[in-house]
Order: sequence, then C-alpha cells, then structure tokens
Amino acid sequence: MNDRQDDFDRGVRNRRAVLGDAWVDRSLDNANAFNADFQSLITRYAWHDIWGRPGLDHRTRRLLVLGMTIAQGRWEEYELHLRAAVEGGVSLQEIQETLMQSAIYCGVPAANTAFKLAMSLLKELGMELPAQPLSAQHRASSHHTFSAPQLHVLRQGQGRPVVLSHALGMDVHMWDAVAPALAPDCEVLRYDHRGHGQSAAPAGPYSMDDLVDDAARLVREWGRGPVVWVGLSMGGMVGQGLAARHPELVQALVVANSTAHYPDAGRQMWAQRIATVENQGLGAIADAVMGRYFHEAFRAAHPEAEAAARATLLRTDAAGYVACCHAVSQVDWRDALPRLGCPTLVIAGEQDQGAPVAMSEALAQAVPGARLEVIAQASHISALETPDEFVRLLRGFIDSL
Ligand SMILES: O=C(O)CC1=CCC(=O)O1
Repeated sequence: MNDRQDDFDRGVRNRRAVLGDAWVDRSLDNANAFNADFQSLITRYAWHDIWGRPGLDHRTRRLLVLGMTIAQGRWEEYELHLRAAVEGGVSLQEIQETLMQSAIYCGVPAANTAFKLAMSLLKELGMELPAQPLSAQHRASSHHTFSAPQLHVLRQGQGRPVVLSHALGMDVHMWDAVAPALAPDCEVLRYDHRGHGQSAAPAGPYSMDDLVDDAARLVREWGRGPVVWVGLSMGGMVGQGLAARHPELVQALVVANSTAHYPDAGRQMWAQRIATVENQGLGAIADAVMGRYFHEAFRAAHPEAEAAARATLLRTDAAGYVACCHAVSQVDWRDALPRLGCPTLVIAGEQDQGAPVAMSEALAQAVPGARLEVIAQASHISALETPDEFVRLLRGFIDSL
C-alpha cells in the first residue's frame, strides 16, 4: 500500500466521522469512471490532509466550513455540513453564533438564507425551538451597567419600574415566564448578580452589603426608581437590604422563597457547600441543588426545565458562586426588618427545603404590614415551578399599590 492509499483510508475515516457512514458509503459506492479520481482527491486532500490536521478539532472545523460555505453561497455544501454538524452534536447555540457572525462578514442576505435553511432542517429533524416572540411585550434589550463591577441587564416592557433579582446559581432567565407577563404595563429590569451569568465576577468573598450596593447602583443608573423589587431567595435577601439601607429606591418589596438569616446549623451547611465547590467544582453539588430547587413531581413533568436550570448552574463561575455563598451564609437583616416602611409581600413555597415556610413566616411577621402567601405546589424556585400562581400574586400586589 503506498502512502497515498494510506492517506485515502485515513481520509475516509475522518469523512465518516464528520459526515456519517450513509453519506460516505453513497459517495464511494456511486463513484464512476468519470468522478472516481475526484472522489479520491477530496478524500485524500480534504479529509486527510486538512480535516486530519491536529491543530483544530473537528467541531471548530465544522463551524469554519459553515461560515465559508455561507460566504460563497455554496448552499448544497452548507446544507450537507449543517446536517452533519447538528447530527454530530454541535450545539445549536454554536451554530446560531456562526450564522449571526456570518450576517456581518458575509452579509445579511447570505445569513438570511443560512437561517432559513437551518430552520427547515431543524424542523425536518423534529427539533423543537422554544418560542421567543419579538412583540413589544417580549422584546428584551440587553446591556451592561456603566459602573463596575459591570452587571448584565435585560430590560423589557413599559410602565411601572420593576426589578427582578434571581436566586443563587441562576441568571436572568430564571424570570423568563414572569417578565413577559408583567411587561404589558411594567418596565421590567432583570440582572445577573455579580459572579453570575454575564455579569462580572470580581474576586470574592462577597458580603451581602456588596450585593446590596450593586442593587443600589443598578437602580440609580437606571434612573427609574423607586422600584418594585422582586427578589427570590438570594434576590430576596438583596431586596431586604436595599429596602433597609436605601428606602428611597424601593417603592414596594416582594421577597420570595427567602430568609432574613440562617441559624448556626444552616451556616455550617453553607461552610460545607463552599468547601465542596472549592475542592470539586459546581458539578459536585448540582444534584443536591436541583433536588432543593424543584420538587420531584415538577422534575418528572418538566425535565427540560430542570436541565436548563442545571446547565445555568454549571455555567456559573465557581469562584463567583462561592463568593456569593459567603454573602448568603452571613445574611442577617433581622434588626432591620421592623424599620421597613414599604408595602411588602412575602411568598413561600409549601415544599421549599431551601427556605422553609417558617423562615417566610418569621420574615412576614417582622416587617410591619407585610402579607404572606404560600404556594402549595412550589418548592424553592417558585417562579419557575408555578409561574402562573407567582405572576397572579405579583399582579395582585402591584395593582394594589
Ligand atoms: O441553594 C440553596 O439551597 C438555597 C438558596 C439560598 C440562597 C439562594 O438563592 O438559594
């Protein structure tokens, strides 16, 4: 066997790995006296000499080929490689980003065709794409604060200013069901806490006051305060601190699935969690966190929601997560609560193990005039488990202001 025959065999292996056996069998079996040399040439030169080079992995080369075929308008080749990329496990997000970039470097008409062909392929493959309408109520603009540490912000809707502040290990998308429901008559601003999502992750540990300072500059930069602050778990802790330290910025407060402080046993649990993440990363706590965030029946009925929340947790910067755990573990607003002067709604989940109902009861009793609502079907992330009930309570509260 000569060198080039060897290269041919290696090329066939690469070609099979990228395009799949069915396609390669068809091309090789259908070769004839007219195109056999050409098939041999591309197998050796493209599939061995280029795809076989160690400097770039196949995923990167696949994305490059998509970009290049879009640039040249070689739609047959684009469709072939697109199908192979999707079936070969390249993420839709990476493909979407490649197509987005092509809009700039190849031009909008080319990207238009690329998206159209991609959509029809995904449909053919039975891949469901979650709706993300662009009507005024759903359209969200994304930006970062001017001041540092920079916080990632999503804003949508028009009307009364409402801020949504997420739980530990989540991000702005924890509110995907709630924000559009408020947007018809509220201007809704959600943000990623420092150390989370697309916000900056300065070196920790953070204190709860750091997170409250972030909240205060966020509202001041926005210029729409005083706001209705809606915080869940860690977001609710920040809300309590904001209302206590900056009452001029908070018109009304919603504290969901949260607490004003942890007893000693709770603080020890936080110390253990910090050590586990520092030593083994977020993967080591992901099952336990999901078990606390969502009850079993919800996880069985909505595996995709749990998978998305797990992916968000695992994407979170581990050092940022730990830095926030320090803030959460030390939270103590008990002395401040009796001085809060704004209308306050406390929401609890009957099945919440992260912040049991008793914590919300204590909180609601300490804040003058606060109302407590308990959602029977919810555990910790009630805004995701029972969005309709969560929105109904929010709406009722906001409309009463
Ligand atoms: O992570 C948990 O168990 C519960 C929690 C505390 C603060 C937060 O946002 O979630």
